[in-house]
Amino acid sequence: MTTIYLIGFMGSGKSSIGKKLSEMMDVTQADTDIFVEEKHQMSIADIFKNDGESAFRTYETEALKQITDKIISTGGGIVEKDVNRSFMRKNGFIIYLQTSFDTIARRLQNDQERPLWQKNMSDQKKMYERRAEMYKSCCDYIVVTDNKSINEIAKEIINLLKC
Ligand SMILES: Nc1ncnc2c1ncn2[C@@H]1O[C@H](COP(=O)(O)OP(=O)(O)O)[C@@H](O)[C@H]1O
Ligand SMILES: O=C(O)C1=C[C@@H](OP(=O)(O)O)[C@@H](O)[C@H](O)C1
Ligand SMILES: [Mg+2]
Repeated sequence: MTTIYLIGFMGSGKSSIGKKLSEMMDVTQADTDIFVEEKHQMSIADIFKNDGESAFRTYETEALKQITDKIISTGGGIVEKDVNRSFMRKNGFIIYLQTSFDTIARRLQNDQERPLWQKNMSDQKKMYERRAEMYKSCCDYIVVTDNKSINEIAKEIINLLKC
């Protein structure tokens, strides 16, 4: 089975849907964030605070290249580096979980774990719009997640993979 990469903005459901796909497809799943946290024995937030975003991006690329699981839930900023986009395009099938900004904001309204999820919505919206183009340009398929449950999205992806 080809490796499936889930990409999309923070809060689009990459981690949750990756886990659900793993259960439903009986294949292993990994999350680049969890891989990085376990390797560096620090939360993502502490890595940003202690080592900085640039170091985190290096750790994230290392994780992407080391993970061998079949379902890979990436961090929302994986597309920021061309080396990551090229690696995923070369090594798997990329599914962009496209979610409206309003839905993201609702899902993350109480989030404390994501250093880049600031409460300044105008800056956040700019990042969202900038990245949307990157997700679209490197994905093989788009799945819209608004108004769908995690289960429904996972089933939609499984049906897509059968084609
Ligand atoms: N389709 C969905 N419907 C409702 N809530 C969702 C959906 N997808 C994700 N969530 C919720 O949004 C939050 C972020 O999900 P997560 O899987 O961590 O996203 P990501 O890994 O893309 O940042 C979690 O609280 C999760 O339960
Ligand atoms: O969008 C981003 O740059 C980030 C998204 C996060 O992952 P999720 O998208 O799973 O929240 C995590 O990698 C880090 O906080 C940076
Ligand atoms: Mg995640």
